[in-house]
Amino acid sequence: MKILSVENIRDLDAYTIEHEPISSFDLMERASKAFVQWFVSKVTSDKSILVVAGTGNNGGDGLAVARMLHDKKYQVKVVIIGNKDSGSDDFKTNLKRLSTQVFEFDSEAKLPKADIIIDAIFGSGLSRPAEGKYAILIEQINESGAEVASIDMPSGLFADRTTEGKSIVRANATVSFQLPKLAFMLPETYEYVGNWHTVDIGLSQKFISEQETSNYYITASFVKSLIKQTGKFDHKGMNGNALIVGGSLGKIGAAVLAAKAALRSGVGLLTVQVPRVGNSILQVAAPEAMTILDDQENLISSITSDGYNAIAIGPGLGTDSTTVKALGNFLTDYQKPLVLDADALNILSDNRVLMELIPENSILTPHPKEFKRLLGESWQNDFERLDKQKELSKKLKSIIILKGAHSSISLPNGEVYFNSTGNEGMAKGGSGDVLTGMLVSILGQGYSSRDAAILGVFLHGSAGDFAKNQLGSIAMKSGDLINFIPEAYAHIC
Ligand SMILES: NC(=O)C1=CN([C@@H]2O[C@H](COP(=O)(O)OP(=O)(O)OC[C@H]3O[C@@H](n4cnc5c(N)ncnc54)[C@H](OP(=O)(O)O)[C@@H]3O)[C@@H](O)[C@H]2O)[C@@H](O)CC1
Ligand SMILES: Nc1ncnc2c1ncn2[C@@H]1O[C@H](COP(=O)(O)OP(=O)(O)O)[C@@H](O)[C@H]1O
Ligand SMILES: [K+]
Repeated sequence: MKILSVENIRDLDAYTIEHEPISSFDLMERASKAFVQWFVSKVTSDKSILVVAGTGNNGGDGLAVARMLHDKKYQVKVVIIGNKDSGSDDFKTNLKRLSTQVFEFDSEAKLPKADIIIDAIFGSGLSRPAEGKYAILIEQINESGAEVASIDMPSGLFADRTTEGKSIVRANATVSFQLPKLAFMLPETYEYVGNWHTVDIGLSQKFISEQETSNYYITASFVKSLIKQTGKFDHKGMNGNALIVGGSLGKIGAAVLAAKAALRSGVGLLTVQVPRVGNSILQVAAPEAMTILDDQENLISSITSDGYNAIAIGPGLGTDSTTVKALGNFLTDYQKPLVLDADALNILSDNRVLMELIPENSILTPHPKEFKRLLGESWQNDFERLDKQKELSKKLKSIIILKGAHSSISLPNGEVYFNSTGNEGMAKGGSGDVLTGMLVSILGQGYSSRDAAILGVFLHGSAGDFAKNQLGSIAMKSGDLINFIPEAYAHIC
């Protein structure tokens, strides 16, 4: 699913009106109806509702929503901010059609009390940070104690660039029209956007397909289209031969988690290279995997490279100087795409000359702290972080998976894919090791690095969602993700 800029969204709106064709008023009706359909599925009609509307088209949506909820017997009050006479045409038409009580915002008075506030002050037309009476109103909404549902955008938040200042509605939920906005993908906006949803309002698919963008939101149907079909006469040689290099004294578990996840993700043969101390642990925990033992008892001192379709290095690896040397020697000779995670990334950050040896099309999987180390600098805000991620991907000619909620997958060509699966129950030690195992397994099966990254990240999050469903986000642990990989595959296939 494409993530479009505000400018593109405006053009999409205009194109749909001209080519469907549909009047702008009827399109607003359709959008408002879609919001109301979502709203009534969440909120019962005994709740009191306050719609807070600006005078642009977002406000117009708010007024139409107020009318529709009133017709459905909800108790609705409306507060308007701004000059009604200079409102948009569709705002004015909707105001005429409204039969509920309408108040004008008075910054000296308190907002009428309500269980739920519907925020329709600004949407994608926000042109500058909210100030003055708008800031006062937004503060009153945030301090009202009511639950807040925003139409299209939390008012005061820019959709596709960073918002200076803090006069932004803090919504519990945001219902966005047709496509998600870039701001929804970034952690610093979560406190404003809350849980977001998109509703289909029939905007032109033709226009959307013709728009250029570098940002995408991963959908299940897209992931499904990437999955290769399996065949009756497949043999294990066709499903790849992968190697995981990792583990050190006290961190063999990381290699075990990666190995088990790899085995559940379809690879034909799996070998794990561990220090000697890890041998029995691995052979017992994952008997389907073969082990190669390092000369050293407690750490990795050399990395083998012969005959594998895909190699992952990092889980539990440690950063001992002997291991640093081993990684350096390995990278000097090896040229196929790698999966690099955890301590492999930390070693690269501390020994920056090695970064030039990363093979093209490798997949690097930093969490935000590892990413900061890898980058060697910080960022002012999440939009800048995203730009820096894109730049680093281009520079390294590799894929970077910046992990978190909506993990972002940046490609060397500048495209970024944001993940749509996963949940806070995955924020536990070892979840990243599971992802690394899945990635090397998928890469080993002959998928391109791009497809392996998208498939792996999506299925990993999906396994997390099944785990949360069954176990709850508190009790689930990273090892549980592995048990739900089959459900993640079954769901998509
Ligand atoms: N996209 C679609 O397909 C569809 C879109 N629809 C809806 O339209 C919404 C976009 O509507 P919109 O373009 O009228 O802009 P909106 O967000 O109402 O605000 C603009 C007004 O606010 C003003 N203003 C801005 N910043 C300000 C500030 N800081 N402080 C004070 N004023 C400020 C600005 O004034 P100006 O910048 O001109 O000075 C202007 O008057 C969209 O989010 C969705 O809800 C659906 O109905 C149908 C399908
Ligand atoms: N709040 C969240 N929502 C969705 N996914 C999450 C969330 N928190 C963590 N994850 C996922 O869990 C994994 C954590 O990886 P990482 O931090 O490397 O863990 P570890 O190093 O302990 O293995 C990542 O894939 C990340 O995307
Ligand atoms: K809004």
